[in-house]
Amino acid sequence: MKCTLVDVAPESDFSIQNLPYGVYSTAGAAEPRVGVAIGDYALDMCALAQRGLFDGIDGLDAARVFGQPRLNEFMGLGRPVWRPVREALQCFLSDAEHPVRKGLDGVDSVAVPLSAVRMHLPANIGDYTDFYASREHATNVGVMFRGKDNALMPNWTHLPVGYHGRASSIVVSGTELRRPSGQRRPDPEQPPVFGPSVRLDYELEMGWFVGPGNELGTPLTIEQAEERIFGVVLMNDWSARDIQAWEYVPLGPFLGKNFGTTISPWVVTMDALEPFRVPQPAQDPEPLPYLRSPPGAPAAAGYDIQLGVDIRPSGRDEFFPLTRSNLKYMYWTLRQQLVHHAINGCNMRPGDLCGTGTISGPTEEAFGSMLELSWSGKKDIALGSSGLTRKFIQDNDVIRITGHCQGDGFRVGFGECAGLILPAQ
Ligand SMILES: O=C(O)/C=C/C(=O)CC(=O)CC(=O)O
Ligand SMILES: [Ca+2]
Ligand SMILES: [Mg+2]
Repeated sequence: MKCTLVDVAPESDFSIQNLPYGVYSTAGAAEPRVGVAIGDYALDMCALAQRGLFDGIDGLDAARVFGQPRLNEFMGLGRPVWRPVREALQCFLSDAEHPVRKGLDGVDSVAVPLSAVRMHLPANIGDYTDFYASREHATNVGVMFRGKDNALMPNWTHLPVGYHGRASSIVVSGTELRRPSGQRRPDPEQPPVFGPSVRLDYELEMGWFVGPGNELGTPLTIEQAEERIFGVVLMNDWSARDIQAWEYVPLGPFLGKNFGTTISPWVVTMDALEPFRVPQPAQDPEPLPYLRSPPGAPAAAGYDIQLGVDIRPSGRDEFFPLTRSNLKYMYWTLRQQLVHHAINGCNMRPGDLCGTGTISGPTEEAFGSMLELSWSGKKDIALGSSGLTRKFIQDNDVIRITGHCQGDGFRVGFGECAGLILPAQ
C-alpha cells in the first residue's frame, strides 16, 4: 500500500502502515487537536471528520471525539472503532479517486507540516505505573544494588514486578528538565547529605496506553488484555541513582524517579505493530494460568522494535550512541503486564500509562541505562571517537531515544523522545 496524498520516504517513521495518533497545535491555531502523522505531515482528524471520512463507523461521533484536545475518549472506544478508522485513513491516503480527496483544495485543507506543529501530551494521564520486566536489566541492577546472590528476587520470574509512579511529572519530548536535588549517602559510614544528584541517569523504556478500562473489582482476563492496549510510545524514566539507592528501602522508587518522565508524542497503535510480533523469551517457570498465553490470541506476544539512545553532550552539536536495544528482549509481555495490574480488581482507565521497565538486552551495547553501561560509575562510557566520556548525565546534555520497526521498504517508527538536563535550581 502506498500513500498518494503526500510523499513518504522509505526511511520515514510515519508510513501509511503506521498512522500514529498525537495531539498538536500550531501558531495559528493554539487549541490542541488530534492528529495522525503521515510522512512530514500531521493530518487534522477533526477536519477529516467534518468532511465525512469516518461517517458510518458504529459507535464513533467522529467530529466530537477528534475535536478534543486529548485522545482519552478515542482510546476508550476500543478495537471495533480503532480498526475501521485506520482502514478509512488508509483508503483516503492511498486512493487518489477517494470521494473525500476529490473535494480537497490541496493537502493544506486537512494537514499541516510537522515542522509547523507543537506537540502536546497525547492523553490526560490519570495514572502511571512502571514495570521492571527486562530480566537482563533487573539482574544487572540487582547485582549492583544488592549483590550477585540477591540480584533477582524470588518473585521476579513469577510476576511482572512494578511500582506506582507519578503522572503529574510526565512531559512530552522536547521539554527541558532540571537536575533534581535530594538526600543521598555517598559515604555509607557517614550520615546522608542534601544536594543536586551526581548520578543522574536515563532509562530506555517504552510506554503503553490503556484503551477501554475495567470496572473496580472486575479483573481482566489475558484475552481481554490483548484487546485493551491502545498503543505504544518511547519513554525515558529519568533516574537519580544516588537518591534512589538511599531512599528505596523498603517501599521502592520515590523521589529518585518522579521529578520527570519524558514520552514521545506520537502513539503507535497495536494494529500498526501487529506485523512485527515475535515470540517473547521462553518463560521458566511457567507462569500461573492467569498470565499464560490465551488460546484465541497469537502466542507470540513480543514485538521486534529496534531502539536507540544517543547523547548530545553539552557544548556539542552532534549525537553519539549510548544504547542499541530491542523490545523483543522483554521477559514479561505487555498483555501480561496489563492482566497482572488488573488481576486484583484494580480499575484501569483509558489514557493510563504503563512503562515496560528499562529495556536491556544480552550484550553490553543493549544495556538501557548509564548505571549499567558504566557499571555503577566504575568505568567511563566513551562517546564515539570524540575523546569525550561520561559515567552519568552532565548539565546541558541531551538524551534522545528513537525506535522503529523495519518493514519491507517502509518503517513503522516512533519519532523521538528527547530532553535536555538543566543545572539544579
Ligand atoms: O531496586 C531496584 O532493583 C531497582 C528498581 C528500579 O530501578 C525501578 C525501575 O524503574 C525499573 C525499570 O525501569 O526496569
Ligand atoms: Ca523505570
Ligand atoms: Mg521517571
